[in-house]
Amino acid sequence: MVAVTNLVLTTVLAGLGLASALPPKIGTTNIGNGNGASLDGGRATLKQARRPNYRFNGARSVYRTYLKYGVPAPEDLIKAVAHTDALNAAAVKRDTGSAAAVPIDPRFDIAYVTPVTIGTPPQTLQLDFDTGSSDLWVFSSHTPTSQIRGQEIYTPDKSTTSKLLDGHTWSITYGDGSASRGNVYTDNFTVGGLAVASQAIQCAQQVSSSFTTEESIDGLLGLGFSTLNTVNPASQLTFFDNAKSKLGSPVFTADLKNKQAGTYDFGFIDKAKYTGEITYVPVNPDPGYWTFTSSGYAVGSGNFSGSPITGIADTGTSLVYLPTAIVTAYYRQVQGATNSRNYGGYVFPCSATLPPFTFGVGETKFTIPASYMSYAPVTDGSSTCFGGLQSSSGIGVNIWGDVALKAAFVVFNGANPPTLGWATK
Ligand SMILES: O=C(c1ccc(-c2ccco2)nc1O)N(Cc1ccccn1)C1CC1
Repeated sequence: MVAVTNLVLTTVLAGLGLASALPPKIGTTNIGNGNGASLDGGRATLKQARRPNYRFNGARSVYRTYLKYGVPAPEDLIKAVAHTDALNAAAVKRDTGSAAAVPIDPRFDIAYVTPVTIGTPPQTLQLDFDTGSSDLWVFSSHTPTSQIRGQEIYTPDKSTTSKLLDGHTWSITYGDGSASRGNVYTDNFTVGGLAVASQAIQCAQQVSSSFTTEESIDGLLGLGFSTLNTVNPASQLTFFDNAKSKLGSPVFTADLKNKQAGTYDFGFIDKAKYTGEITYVPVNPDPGYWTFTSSGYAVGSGNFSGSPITGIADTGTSLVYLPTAIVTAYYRQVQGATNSRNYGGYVFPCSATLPPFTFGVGETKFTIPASYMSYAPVTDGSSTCFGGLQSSSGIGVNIWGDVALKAAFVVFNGANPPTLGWATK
């Protein structure tokens, strides 16, 4: 009986495409092939398991019936099976992208830029990928030449696939006081081999001086939630939101590095880029930042304080901005540190010895090395240095900027609900 059952089971499973090699002996209580099947006293109960990415192919189902009864399948049925398989293969989501995040100044990690292409033929620009905002804007042929100083520009009129988004405008002001505004086109857009057709490209008609003087940044690519996008009258989707439907997994990862190029990956998590396990924590997507709660901090080798810190993971902000109590506790350990009104934050002698700074995500601890905590001389050649940790009291939100992100491998998981994954590296 058991032998026949085995044969019946295999045929049924094979017919449903769920066949998994049944073990040689099934007299035990648990068939043990992990699909939740159970067996007792000659009866079998099989839990149906969905096959990920399985795509029904009617022609193949008919084809199997011909096989089952030993009837040769007609030529056009065999062609239909191949045709439907090809369509299914194309539909399976598996696009990915991977691109370098290059520091704009090899001496300091002020910001990172990543090459992108826009239009047909492709125009290459270097954009600052910013998880703290959600506008994709570029220096363009619409930007006054007086406001351009060496930046690459996007010229929609030179692209055969550009389309003006008639009547749409945008305007954004960033926390450091910088700002830009302009009109909007859609065009083909790629990042590291990942392509999006008709991506909203916000063309600058006005940029503030800090953008003009930053000649290595040709624009920003917002990777915050699309709710933050400033295009009027209809807000636009970010590149990530547009690309999600093509990605095997709705994620992008940031592997930023100290004074060297890192990478942004889209659609996959590269195990070679981190050590240990990834700790995932909840994200609050309102009002549009990657907001999460850190489980606490420690200064140098001091005690870990388990007080939660809610803040945002922001690749577009250079420094870490935390509550004043934490910042003063840190600089109390730095000889000669002061909170300078002149320089707008905590400064110290560049020769000072700095403690590392540790922050928690769940049970995992991330230590920002002392070398990351000295950001840069306050002015070129000065012996006074600006701290990588500053107070968030004037901002209204705690910000885990590049100084912190460089100490981790970070997964921005755009599933529903979204989460953030953190791993050491
Ligand atoms: O720069 C921004 C920022 C980004 C986007 C927008 C915005 C306005 C409308 C849509 O997006 N507003 C910001 O202000 N920071 C970082 C920050 C703030 C203050 C000081 C330094 N860094 C936002 C993430 C917190």
